[in-house]
Amino acid sequence: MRYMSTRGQVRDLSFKDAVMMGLANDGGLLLPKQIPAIDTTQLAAYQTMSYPQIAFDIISRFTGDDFDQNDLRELIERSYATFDHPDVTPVTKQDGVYILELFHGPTLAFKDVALQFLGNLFEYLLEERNEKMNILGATSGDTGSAAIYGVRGKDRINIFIMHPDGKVSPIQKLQMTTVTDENVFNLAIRGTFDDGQRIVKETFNDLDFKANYSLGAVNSINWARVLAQIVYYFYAYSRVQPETGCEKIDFSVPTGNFGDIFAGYMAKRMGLPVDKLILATNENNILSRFVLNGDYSVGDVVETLSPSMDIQIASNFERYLYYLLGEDSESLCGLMESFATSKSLQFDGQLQAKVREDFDSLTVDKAATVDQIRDFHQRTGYVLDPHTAVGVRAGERLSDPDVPVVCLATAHPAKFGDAVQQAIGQDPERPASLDGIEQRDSRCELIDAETEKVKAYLAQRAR
Ligand SMILES: Cc1ncc(COP(=O)(O)O)c(C=O)c1O
Ligand SMILES: N[C@@H](CCOP(=O)(O)O)C(=O)O
Repeated sequence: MRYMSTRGQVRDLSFKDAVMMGLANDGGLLLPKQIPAIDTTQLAAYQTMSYPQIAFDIISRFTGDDFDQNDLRELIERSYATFDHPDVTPVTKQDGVYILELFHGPTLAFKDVALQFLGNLFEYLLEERNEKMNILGATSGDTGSAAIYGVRGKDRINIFIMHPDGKVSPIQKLQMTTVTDENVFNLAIRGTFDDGQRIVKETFNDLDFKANYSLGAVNSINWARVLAQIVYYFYAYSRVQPETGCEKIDFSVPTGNFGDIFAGYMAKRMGLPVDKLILATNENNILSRFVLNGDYSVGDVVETLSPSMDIQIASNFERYLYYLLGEDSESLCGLMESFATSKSLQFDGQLQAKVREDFDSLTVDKAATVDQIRDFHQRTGYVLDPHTAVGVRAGERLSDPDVPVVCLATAHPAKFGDAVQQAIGQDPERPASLDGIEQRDSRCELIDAETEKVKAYLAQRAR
């Protein structure tokens, strides 16, 4: 298995090199050269396999022969042993919809699924290469803590995480800043998540800096993130399909940076019988406008009840665009250049029709999010977090009555107590991992959203 960049200048990487490179050195995003196919026999076999077994079967198809298979199996098992549910990502049925609970990891959001794995993978590769790494990441609230928990206390790694100051929930902030291990650095930036993501990309695109400080990426620009997220689409299908007897299934995905739903798109390309991928957004609905009208034009970031999705420029969109344009790097580079200056792309009817073969979409605003949490709670007794509520709203509105819909529950409601309180007048149940979090020591520094300042900060504290 070899990897190449969407922009065509990086062409022939091993899986291990792709993981270490993070952002491709030509500014693009890495993708496998071929997409492995999963046939119906294998799909049926998944029905009796555990989550780590399915994860191994899928991930090993992307790693190639130079990854010791026993080591990979052990690494995957260790990554999912930290989850507090025996099924890792259990599926529950509530009033006709299937909820895929992705929040049973250490930081209570779906990011743990990939970042427990990536943290162990980095450790393994750095040991093998006798190297060190400085991770630079941006978060709108969940990637940050999941990445920190994935690498805290690990030799050979320092991690620098930027979050938008004042724009993450109190629990999200505490989950990051109360990890005071020596290798963890939290930066509250005066700006938005998009500013943080821009700083990450600009820093990685300075190839001398990237090499000198051995930068590593934990955001979904890193292919390993997407890869680990593909697994739960297959897992959900293996649990839901036998119960319903339907061949095809819809997935509804609350979307911000387009990583999670892109993993679903890859699963579909691998052969998973997906009917529709429902892309659910909050008021930051650039992706929804793209799916429905071919309009990908950046607006101002709006603060919503689902802060982790308060994103305008979705980094994985480039990966999808590459496939939409028929795997043509030259056209893709043209579009990315034009987007860099105009902050807007418009797609014609033919391309729009192609998008609609895979995706449908709905924007769910604040009022609808609150209403969805309240109404769902009244119907089922189940408490949705505001991001999941956005996805469930879209899933209930857009899925075909004859097709089962799996809604991705991307965070535990306890991370967003205020929104839940507003909707149902009571606090969500608090998992034990949050006990006493407000009393723990914390560490965080405020910094301007300027690439050179962040680079200087990192350079002074780098491994
Ligand atoms: C809780 C939660 N739900 C949904 C999303 C959206 O996922 P993605 O960015 O992969 O589209 C995020 C982060 O982006 C998140 O943290
Ligand atoms: N919602 C994310 C945003 C970053 O997305 P990523 O998937 O690219 O890491 C977050 O919680 O930080």
